[in-house]
Amino acid sequence: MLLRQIFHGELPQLVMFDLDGTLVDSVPDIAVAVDEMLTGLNKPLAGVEKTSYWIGNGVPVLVQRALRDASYEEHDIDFDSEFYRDQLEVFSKAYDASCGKYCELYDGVVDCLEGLKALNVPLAIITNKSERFTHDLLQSLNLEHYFGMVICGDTLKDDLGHVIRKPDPAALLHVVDHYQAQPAQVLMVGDSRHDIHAAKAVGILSLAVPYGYNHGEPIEQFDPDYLVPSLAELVQ
Ligand SMILES: O=C(O)COP(=O)(O)O
Ligand SMILES: [Mg+2]
Repeated sequence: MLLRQIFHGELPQLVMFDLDGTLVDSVPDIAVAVDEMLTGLNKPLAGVEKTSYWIGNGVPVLVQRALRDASYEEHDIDFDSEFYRDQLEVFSKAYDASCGKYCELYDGVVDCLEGLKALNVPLAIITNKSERFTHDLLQSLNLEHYFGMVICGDTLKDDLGHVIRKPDPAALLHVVDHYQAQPAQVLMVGDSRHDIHAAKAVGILSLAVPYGYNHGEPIEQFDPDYLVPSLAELVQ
């Protein structure tokens, strides 16, 4: 079993998963909401492919990227501008409606989670997705019960009140501390450079999947410790 090979015959103390692009092919739901926002602005639709390049840094940045692509000026899409905030809400309402509708779990995900559950390995999610959407998505896919902890892109804040998102490793450390695990005995599973960078920053082994969203670039370039075509391989 790959999981035991990684930890020299032992089981890890904790496995942390990214969500979008790792467990769930969520871009169809997100693209519908992006396109609804763009339609309201009389701009061309972005579609699934473009939207998939913009995913990875959370909804606020995704909306900013979509508006920038639609040729809006930087000052219009500043996080504090009224126009940007209005469009963020337009997107969010559209995504409230589409979230969980068209997305699918990737092959091997349920086998992997069931296998890890049978081994009693504690599992957590660390996603840059906002809380507003994450819990609905996990419930609609019947995934929530696998995870002891779910940290979203707006769950934690730093001392200055700024939200903590990957590649900042603080969310990973928060979960590791909660489980009183040793970083060297923990695995981070993800699809993007942000997952790999966050894990590497704190000495956590990383396992990547090649099928998700990494801003259109192959994840191999970011040097994950392991790469598997399907998560089922972890527990087979
Ligand atoms: O919402 C995003 O942009 C990315 O979410 P993820 O961290 O689960 O991949
Ligand atoms: Mg991801």
